[in-house]
Amino acid sequence: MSKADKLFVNMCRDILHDGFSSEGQIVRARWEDGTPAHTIKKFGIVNRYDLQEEFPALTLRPTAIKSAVDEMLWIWQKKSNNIKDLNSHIWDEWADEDGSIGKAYGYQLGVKYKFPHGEMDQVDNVLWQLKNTPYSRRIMTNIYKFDDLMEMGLEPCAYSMTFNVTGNRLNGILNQRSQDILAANNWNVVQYSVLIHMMAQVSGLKPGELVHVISDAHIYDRHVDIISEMIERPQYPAPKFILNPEVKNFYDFTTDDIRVEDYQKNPQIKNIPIAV
Ligand SMILES: Nc1nc(=O)c2c([nH]1)NC[C@@H]1CN(c3ccc(C(=O)N[C@@H](CCC(=O)O)C(=O)O)cc3)CN21
Ligand SMILES: O=c1ccn([C@H]2C[C@H](O)[C@@H](COP(=O)(O)O)O2)c(=O)[nH]1
Repeated sequence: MSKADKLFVNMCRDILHDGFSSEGQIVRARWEDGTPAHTIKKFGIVNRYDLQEEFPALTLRPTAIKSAVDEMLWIWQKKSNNIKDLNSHIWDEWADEDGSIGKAYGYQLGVKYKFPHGEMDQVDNVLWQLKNTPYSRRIMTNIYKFDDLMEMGLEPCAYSMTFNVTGNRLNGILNQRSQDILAANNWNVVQYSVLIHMMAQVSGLKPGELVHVISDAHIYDRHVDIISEMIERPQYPAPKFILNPEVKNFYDFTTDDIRVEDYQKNPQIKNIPIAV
């Protein structure tokens, strides 16, 4: 059975039974009809996924793996902040009339900085270090740029990756300040698992562990019944994940280079409301 499912179920039970409700507090997020989007939350959840053991896609409901990877590549490879470069519509509500989400995500990863080994952006710095100084303890990215927060459509939620090589394994810690458990938990886990697979492959390493550190892990009020039903569903073994072994340059990967086989899963839950 998928370990990712077990982890998800335990995390949701913990939030639902032992979490803190925001009812009575003033909250920022709203439902489409203007109602405040309240949550039940737990602070400081840490989930570990061993990518050698399985590909951590949920089987409780299908994760749109290709769409998730498309968004990850939009940020990490295209370094774009414009929804015109994205194949899904998940960011539409946060974009301006030109399609821009402001100085967030991909924009920040494209900003160049001076390093001892030259002037380059944060992604190229990670790639350079994984090739040249793989055992460095300084291989990280951070897009929570205070100078630019005022010009972002939404402040970055998944804001920092720390890469660390142990033996020939590439591990990563994803730091996330805020997580919508139903809409995006497995979405983000799958994205950063694939990122580790890709970074490892182009650096001559094997994928190791993804450690997901979530500060505010919340279930929105309109998601409680959906989650309660979802966590009682049957669980299946995790699917197989295959990355095209021919690709040796991170910038050459496309969503066609990923293949997911034997993805046994429960039916999709349609029209999940998203708090804006
Ligand atoms: N409240 C909230 N939750 C989020 O997860 C979220 C935001 N806001 N704001 C910005 C981005 C947009 N994200 C989103 C938005 C929608 C889906 C969504 O509708 N997912 C569908 C599948 C979409 C597809 O197939 O392309 C799902 O069933 O999970 C996922 C992530 C993640 N982020
Ligand atoms: O990759 C993402 C992007 C966004 N989210 C969620 C987390 C929150 O529910 C909202 C953002 O609202 P804030 O008030 O700015 O925290 O979006 C996510 O889970 N994953």
